[in-house]
Amino acid sequence: MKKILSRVRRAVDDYHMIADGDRIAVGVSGGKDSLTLLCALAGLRRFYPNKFELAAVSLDMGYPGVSFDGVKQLCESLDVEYVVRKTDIAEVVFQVRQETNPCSLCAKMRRGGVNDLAVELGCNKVALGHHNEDVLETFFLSLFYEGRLNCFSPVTYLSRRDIHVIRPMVYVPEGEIKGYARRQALPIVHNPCPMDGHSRRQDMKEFISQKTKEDKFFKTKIMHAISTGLPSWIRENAKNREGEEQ
Ligand SMILES: Nc1ncnc2c1ncn2[C@@H]1O[C@H](COP(=O)(O)OP(=O)(O)OP(=O)(O)O)[C@@H](O)[C@H]1O
Repeated sequence: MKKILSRVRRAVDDYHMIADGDRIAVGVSGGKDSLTLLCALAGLRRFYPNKFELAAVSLDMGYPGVSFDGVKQLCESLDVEYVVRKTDIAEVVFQVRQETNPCSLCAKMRRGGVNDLAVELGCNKVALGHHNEDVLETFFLSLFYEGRLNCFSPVTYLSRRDIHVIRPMVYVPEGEIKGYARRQALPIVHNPCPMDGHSRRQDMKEFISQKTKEDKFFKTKIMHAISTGLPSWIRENAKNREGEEQ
């Protein structure tokens, strides 16, 4: 956790993610990324100069047989308030709307649900578990499929709900998260999503992995391009920037 924590702290500092008195809702899907984020922020809370509170929120997507009991126990051991909300997102996406691109609607509904829950719990920030490879994959998805230089930002202000979305793990490589989740035996919630592993994102994962085999500095170079080239990632600009997401 030391390595992950130091990368999280660097991102939090670089992008002024946490201010004194913040109350932060961590979006916990039950996957390795958001569980690791929860542990990292609970660790940071102990020594970070700006004092902040944490809550954890999970949206139950409505798949049968999914249990968040292990996450509940983890939250108790970390002394973090935890709320699970039942939703019918899976049914809406796959049965009612029969979406051809279900991932985009699903992500939109999840983001909206997590943000609403955060506001209900009196939080002024929402933390999401996007890691370094998520940044790169999203960048290439935009480039290859939309013809745009774009990626989510480390910090986004949602004016409609008056909350900030922060992504403290943007510097953390997925491999470190996998290792941590395995060593700590984090209570991973099985994701029964039928799209898992079949999305365009998976293609980008494979593309990046191939490029990294050819050039071990590939990811570093692309991260450099993102953090010095995309307006919302340039640190001086990022400080007080206002963005808009769903
Ligand atoms: N059902 C959910 N409830 C609460 N937060 C969620 C939920 N789904 C996603 N999130 C939040 O949004 C982030 C990005 O979602 P995404 O589906 O890309 O997750 P992921 O990359 O598979 O990460 P994880 O390993 O945490 O599932 C997650 O890391 C988490 O913080």
